[in-house]
Amino acid sequence: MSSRLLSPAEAEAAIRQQATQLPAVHLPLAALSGAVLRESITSTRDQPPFDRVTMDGIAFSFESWQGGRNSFRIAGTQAAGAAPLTLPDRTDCIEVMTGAMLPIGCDCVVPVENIDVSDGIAQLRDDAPAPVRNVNVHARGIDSRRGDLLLPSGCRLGPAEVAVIASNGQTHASVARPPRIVVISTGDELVEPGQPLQDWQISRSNVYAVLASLRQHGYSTLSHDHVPDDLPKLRERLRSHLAANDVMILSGGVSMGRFDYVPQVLQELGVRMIFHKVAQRPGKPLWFGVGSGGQTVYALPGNPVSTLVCLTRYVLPGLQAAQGATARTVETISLAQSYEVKPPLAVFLPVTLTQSVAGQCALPHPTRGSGDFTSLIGTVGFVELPPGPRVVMEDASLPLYRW
Ligand SMILES: Nc1nc2c(c(=O)[nH]1)N[C@H]1C(S)=C(S)[C@@H](COP(=O)(O)OP(=O)(O)OC[C@H]3O[C@@H](n4cnc5c(N)ncnc54)[C@H](O)[C@@H]3O)O[C@H]1N2
Ligand code: MOO
Ligand SMILES: [Mg+2]
Repeated sequence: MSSRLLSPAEAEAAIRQQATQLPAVHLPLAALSGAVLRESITSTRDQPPFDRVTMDGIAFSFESWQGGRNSFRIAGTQAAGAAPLTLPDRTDCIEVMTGAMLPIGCDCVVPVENIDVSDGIAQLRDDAPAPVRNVNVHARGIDSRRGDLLLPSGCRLGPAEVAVIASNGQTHASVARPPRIVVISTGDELVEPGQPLQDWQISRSNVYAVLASLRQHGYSTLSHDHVPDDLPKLRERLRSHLAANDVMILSGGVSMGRFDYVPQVLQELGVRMIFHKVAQRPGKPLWFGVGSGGQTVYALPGNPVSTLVCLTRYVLPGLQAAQGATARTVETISLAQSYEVKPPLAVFLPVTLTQSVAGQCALPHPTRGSGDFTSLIGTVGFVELPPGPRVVMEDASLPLYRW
């Protein structure tokens, strides 16, 4: 590898290319949220599958109303979930419920608020809007037709997509196996939150930030551990975590310190380094590799802002790639005020969102360095600024990465 550091785009491309594909599994509907589809879903029925009544009221023949009739004998009741009734006579109507099939012979539904009923006769109220043909009817097949492609392979399943699969009558779908992810903090200074702290110790916060992000993005097969800066312990614990997981996310121990053992241990354990260091701030010492069993290993710099930024910029897209997800277009935004980039590195600048005359834009919310994670509170994510020295003007369109 040349000595030139990769740019963030090059590092992301290397991760997408090298991230090992997870196998496909069949999961039940209730377990699909957040998974990536590995089959395409074709509609087995028209949607809606029948002319669906959309208001509780009465259904009748529009022509009959057009011919001057505004009161109808109620000939029956059409409930949701019942086979369709047939209008016996053009002078009749049928009481209908939302979700019912439109009775045969009817093409007009008037809501119950717009009628008066007495002695089994429904009278249209004078102050009600005039009926319209096919009004309050969700026509069969108008949303999609049988045989239509509803969801392509590679699509990420959120609530709407899961509803579409369920409404297609499927109990399961073929998706990428949810990755087993272990999150590991390293460092002798770290203490479990809630445990007594010496003045020189700090609470182990990165792991919980990483877990919160992963859960927010739909990952639930998660575990975590802490390993001190100790070579034999690192070897032993990382070996066992590699054997049990698809993805390993480490924080700390990847820079130039005497006790930054992580890259060395990973390579001893047969994890092939794809890159170490990216031309970015924060998070320059990011390390990425692939284990001999195909495990994807992200060793994130330990400073808390670096950990979260690298997780968002690289690990989340890498996890998506490993599941076979179609790459998303990155959201772009402009700045509320110009911003000076000093280092010859890409800069990840935390932002809040604000409204300007030109629309929504990003307000810089810089931290006091990559140890200052309290400054991230209230930010939506960060924008990526090109390497300096330069002034990035307000009108520049910048990629926005949300936490
Ligand atoms: N001589 C150099 N020193 C450093 C360089 C460099 O290029 N030359 N790079 C700096 C940069 S940039 C970063 S980022 C850090 C990366 O450090 P490590 O990945 O080796 O992480 P540690 O040394 O273990 O810790 C750094 C910092 O972060 C705190 N930390 C670590 N883990 C956690 C955690 N789970 N929760 C909360 N805080 C954590 C740790 O206490 C340290 O303060 O290296 C610079 N140095
Ligand atoms: O760039 Mo390092 O990520 O702390 O500042
Ligand atoms: Mg270090």
